[in-house]
Amino acid sequence: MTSANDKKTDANIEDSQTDNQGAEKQNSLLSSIIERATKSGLGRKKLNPSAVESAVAKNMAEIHNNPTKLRLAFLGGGSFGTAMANLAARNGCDTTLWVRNKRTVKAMAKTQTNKKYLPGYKLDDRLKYSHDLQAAVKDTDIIFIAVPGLAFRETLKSIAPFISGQSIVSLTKGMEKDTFALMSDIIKDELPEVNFGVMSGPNLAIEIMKNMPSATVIASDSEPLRHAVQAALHSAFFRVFASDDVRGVELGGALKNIYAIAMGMAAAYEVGENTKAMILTRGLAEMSRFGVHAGANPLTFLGLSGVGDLYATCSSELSRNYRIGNMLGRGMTTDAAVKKLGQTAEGVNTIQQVHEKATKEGIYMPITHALHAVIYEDKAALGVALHLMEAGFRSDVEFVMEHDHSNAALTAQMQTASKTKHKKDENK
Ligand SMILES: NC(=O)C1=CN([C@@H]2O[C@H](COP(=O)(O)OP(=O)(O)OC[C@H]3O[C@@H](n4cnc5c(N)ncnc54)[C@H](O)[C@@H]3O)[C@@H](O)[C@H]2O)C=CC1
Ligand SMILES: O=C(CO)COP(=O)(O)O
Repeated sequence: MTSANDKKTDANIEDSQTDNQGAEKQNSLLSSIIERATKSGLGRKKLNPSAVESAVAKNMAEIHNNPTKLRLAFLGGGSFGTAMANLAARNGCDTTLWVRNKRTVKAMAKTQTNKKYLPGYKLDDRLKYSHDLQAAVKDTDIIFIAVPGLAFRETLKSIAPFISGQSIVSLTKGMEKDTFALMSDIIKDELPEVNFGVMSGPNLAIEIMKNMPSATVIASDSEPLRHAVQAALHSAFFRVFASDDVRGVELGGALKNIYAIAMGMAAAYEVGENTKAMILTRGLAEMSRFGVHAGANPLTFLGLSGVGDLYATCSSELSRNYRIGNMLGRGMTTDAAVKKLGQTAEGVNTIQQVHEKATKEGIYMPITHALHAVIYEDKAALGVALHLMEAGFRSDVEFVMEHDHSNAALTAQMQTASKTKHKKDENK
């Protein structure tokens, strides 16, 4: 049971944006679910997904009976587009999931499941399906896009003729090939008048389908859009936080895929916890260094879309990027690993884009360069990893202590000394 004091504490830790009527409803919703779960014994045992599901559905119906019904389209019938569309439909929003393949649409409507990407998970029966793009996006309030990064521009071009005031939210965590454009850049390019946002966070689709509590971040310059996305998707099991650092939130989602690949690879070598912690935190250092260079706020990387998503994808085999890294670590070629995965793993392309950008602009990204050497230069993973350990002295958190240039000078001296020693050893 939740006491009045507990409720007060809960309310105190809510951020100011959720400190409104909606937040109170959410709090009482959560309390009532916990109360019911405790009464029925669910609190002591493993959660029973169908009992939880019906509790959520009942309460969500209450919340969403009054506010204006949001009309939403989700483009992309992979695991994430489907999981998010399902959340919105379950929250009572008028939701259509657009999938490009007519046969898939028919099968989804008939079975109310996404057999290929989320097999075994029943979708909300209010969710609508369409393969007609115009019909799916016309007369909607928000269009969420969850196609792979490489298909994002063509998707925007296809919906451009049907845009008449809808907002766009990117769910994609990729980068365009060769242009280094993020999805928000592509939106600004293709649809400069449109109000937009990006959503990113530790959101493994299967866990969301299982009602495992999760949180995400909607970043936009538009406050009404941030609120609308919170209203559409926020629930007792899915919290939607807000940010105005579009660059930082979007880069967090795209860059963490690089380090998930590194971690999957490291796991193949059965590394210890110290090594994992080192990869995670040095990965975070690279992400924030790159982010600052691209105009992001470094503190954003401490949030859900930065360290949160980095942690989730670096510790789970549910992450496709992690799985790609693991297969590479076991000696598979990149082509074979990508084929075996059969789903989107944005990190493979992101490594190439970030490697090129960092090389061109002199940004220090040793883990990214090392992965590039393995994936695109055919170097052996173990040798590359060992070489990484030979890098010179660096500061820990750069935004606390400026990188000390005397370290750089000392490192150069040490490297010369080490090379001379190697040469001497070879000549012995
Ligand atoms: N799966 C997850 O847990 C999460 C994925 N994301 C991001 O969401 C984006 C989509 O990922 P997933 O749904 O997981 O991918 P997925 O591999 O499960 O599915 C991709 C979907 O996009 C469709 N597609 C591909 N090219 C297309 C095109 N040209 N036009 C229309 N549809 C096209 C495919 O048919 C498929 O339905 C990625 O950027 C990913 O990083 C973000 C958060 C979580
Ligand atoms: O971004 C994700 C979870 O937040 C999904 O990660 P993968 O694309 O590696 O599966």
